[in-house]
Amino acid sequence: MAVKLDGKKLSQKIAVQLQQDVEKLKFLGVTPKLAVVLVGDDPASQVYVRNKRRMAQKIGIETSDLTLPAATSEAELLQTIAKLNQDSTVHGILVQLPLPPQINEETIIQAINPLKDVDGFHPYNMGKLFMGDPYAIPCTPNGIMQLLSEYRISLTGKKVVIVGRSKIVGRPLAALMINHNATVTVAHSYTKNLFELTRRADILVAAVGRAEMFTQTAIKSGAVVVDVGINRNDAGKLVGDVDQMKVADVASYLTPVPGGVGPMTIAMLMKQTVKFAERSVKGIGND
Ligand SMILES: NC(=O)C1=CN([C@@H]2O[C@H](COP(=O)(O)OP(=O)(O)OC[C@H]3O[C@@H](n4cnc5c(N)ncnc54)[C@H](OP(=O)(O)O)[C@@H]3O)[C@@H](O)[C@H]2O)C=CC1
Ligand SMILES: Nc1nc(=O)c2c([nH]1)NC[C@@H]1CN(c3ccc(C(=O)N[C@@H](CCC(=O)O)C(=O)O)cc3)C=[N+]21
Repeated sequence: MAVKLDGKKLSQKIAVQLQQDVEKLKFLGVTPKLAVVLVGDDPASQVYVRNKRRMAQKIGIETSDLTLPAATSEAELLQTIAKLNQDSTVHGILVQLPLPPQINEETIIQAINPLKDVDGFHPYNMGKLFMGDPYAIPCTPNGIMQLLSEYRISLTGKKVVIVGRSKIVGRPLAALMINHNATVTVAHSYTKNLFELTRRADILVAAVGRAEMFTQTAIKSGAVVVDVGINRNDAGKLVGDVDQMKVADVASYLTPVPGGVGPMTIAMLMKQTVKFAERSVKGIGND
């Protein structure tokens, strides 16, 4: 039976540490502030926004949630971002993805001041990450790394297979894992004989967005399995990309859904915001 990689528990531990860091900052007269921009009403994004708000409140981070209508133009969104870039009380800016089709994602990401880019998606930050010298690390990949480290799972020399090549998960995670001496293969929808590949992985990361597509036949006995997927199954229940019941019998470690990668993503977002606020105090970050 696989050991559960408990992201909920670790995220709560991180929240306690962050509470103390925020108290120190407040003593110095700075309250970390995160601005979240949501365009439209993507249901997954709404869940994320709600959970973020809750954890920020607990830690003492100020949040400002800007919800814009689905018909917002690219120019209007650019104006909103320009204001947040200029606002010296705002330390972190996050624009929720996906954006509606009339808005070009790359244009928006590039408009965010890289020093306030809590997601780490700006080309400057992605470039730094791929060069092995990150400034801001994307939250979901960072959360996965912290979770593996908490359970003393080393990456050095391991064969890792990441399924999914998105900018939120697959690509930045590949960079981080390379930086930590893993041998990384990134699979996607054009990959041939996918399960033959995944069966060779010491560590498998499933980040596809297809309910329970990985069963025990896709996994090597004793592998570490990280389930990033957040999907609703036919019964409306929240499930991952991994068939948890079946895979728990063959894996050595497994992240649950919910309670695995999701809470870690939020914890890393909070951590990044606090870090940016600290950098602004030291004068090397924002202003
Ligand atoms: N827990 C958390 O904190 C987070 C969870 N998520 C969840 O993770 C999942 C993935 O998210 P995201 O990365 O944004 O998704 P995207 O839709 O951006 O990317 C999905 C990736 O999976 C690949 N893919 C699709 N179908 C297959 C297939 N049959 N075989 C192999 N590869 C396939 C796609 O390939 P191609 O590139 O060729 O199209 C693509 O690279 C979603 O369920 C999302 O909700 C996302 C972010 C954070
Ligand atoms: N710019 C941007 N950055 C992102 O990081 C980003 C994004 N856009 N768009 C949407 C995806 C999705 N995502 C999630 C984060 C946390 C949970 C989460 O909190 N999950 C919990 C709770 C689920 C629940 O409440 O039922 C869990 O898995 O336990 C889910 C999904 C971040 N994303």
